[in-house]
Amino acid sequence: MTRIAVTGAAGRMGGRIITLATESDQLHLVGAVEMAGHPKLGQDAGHVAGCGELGVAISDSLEEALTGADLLIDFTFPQVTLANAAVCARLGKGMVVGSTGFTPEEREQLQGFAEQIPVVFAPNMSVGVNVCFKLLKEIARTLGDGFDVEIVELHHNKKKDSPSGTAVRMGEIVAEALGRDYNQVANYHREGMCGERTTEEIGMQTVRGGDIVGEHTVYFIGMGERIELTHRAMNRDMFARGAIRAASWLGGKPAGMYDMQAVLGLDEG
Ligand SMILES: NC(=O)C1=CN([C@@H]2O[C@H](COP(=O)(O)OP(=O)(O)OC[C@H]3O[C@@H](n4cnc5c(N)ncnc54)[C@H](O)[C@@H]3O)[C@@H](O)[C@H]2O)C=CC1
Ligand SMILES: O=C(O)C1=N[C@H](C(=O)O)C[C@H](O)C1
Repeated sequence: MTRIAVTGAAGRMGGRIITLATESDQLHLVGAVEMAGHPKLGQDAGHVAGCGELGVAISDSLEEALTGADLLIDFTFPQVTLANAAVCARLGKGMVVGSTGFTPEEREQLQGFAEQIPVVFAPNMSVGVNVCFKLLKEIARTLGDGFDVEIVELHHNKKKDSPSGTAVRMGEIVAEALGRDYNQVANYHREGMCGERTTEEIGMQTVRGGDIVGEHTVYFIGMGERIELTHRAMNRDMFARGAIRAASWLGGKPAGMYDMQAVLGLDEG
């Protein structure tokens, strides 16, 4: 049994992780954290998540919530995650990190903490998206340079980071498979007389609105034909189940940075 604490306990993802963890026979919730001043502080995490009383009050103290926990599941925001990683590293607790929107410098900081503790870090914990990651590598390698690559993602109007962490990872995978530097070829903006499309660039388009959970399409556009690889999330449960699977998998692993490909065994072969 892996004992977990959850940060962002009153958030969209925190609530689903807490609810679905109660259905897991491998995880046990012992701590729940929200930001200082949050109106749900002191309330039962299960009540807030809508799954009934769990006997775990939401606290603003991560140290307190980690007492008796083996690891932390963190779906918050990069700066919060990094502050939490410092606490986890000091206390020797592992982490499952789903937060997105990290700058390259922030990613490096997280990598530094992963030298001290085991961390699963993935912008998308669904099985489907991770299979898409694997397929994308294969498609890009097989097609080579003759197809223009464009990525379009759609999310709800509360999302703070753009493009999504998943879209960025998709771009990175395709760029790497084609021998390109993602940071050089990603094109986030076209406006006015910006000229013809280059063959190298990977266009990234973002749509925000309503309650869209998350949709990603990668277009490989050739002459007279195109391939579209689309993943649509219907709700947040498969992200939460992925986080739960990652937490169960992480127990006993040595310090290091792991991704969902490793958790799901998709990095083999
Ligand atoms: N990796 C994946 O599979 C997925 C990742 N995400 C990412 O997870 C993150 C959270 O997404 P949502 O749950 O939709 O956002 P949200 O805004 O609903 O939840 C974030 C929660 O973190 C809390 N928070 C802020 N500061 C805190 C602190 N210092 N300590 C504890 N809690 C704090 C907020 O009060 C809020 O309740 C985003 O970065 C999003 O992109 C979302 C879905 C899937
Ligand atoms: O903020 C969200 O909601 C989501 N964020 C992740 C991302 O940025 O890729 C994953 C998912 O698409 C939902």
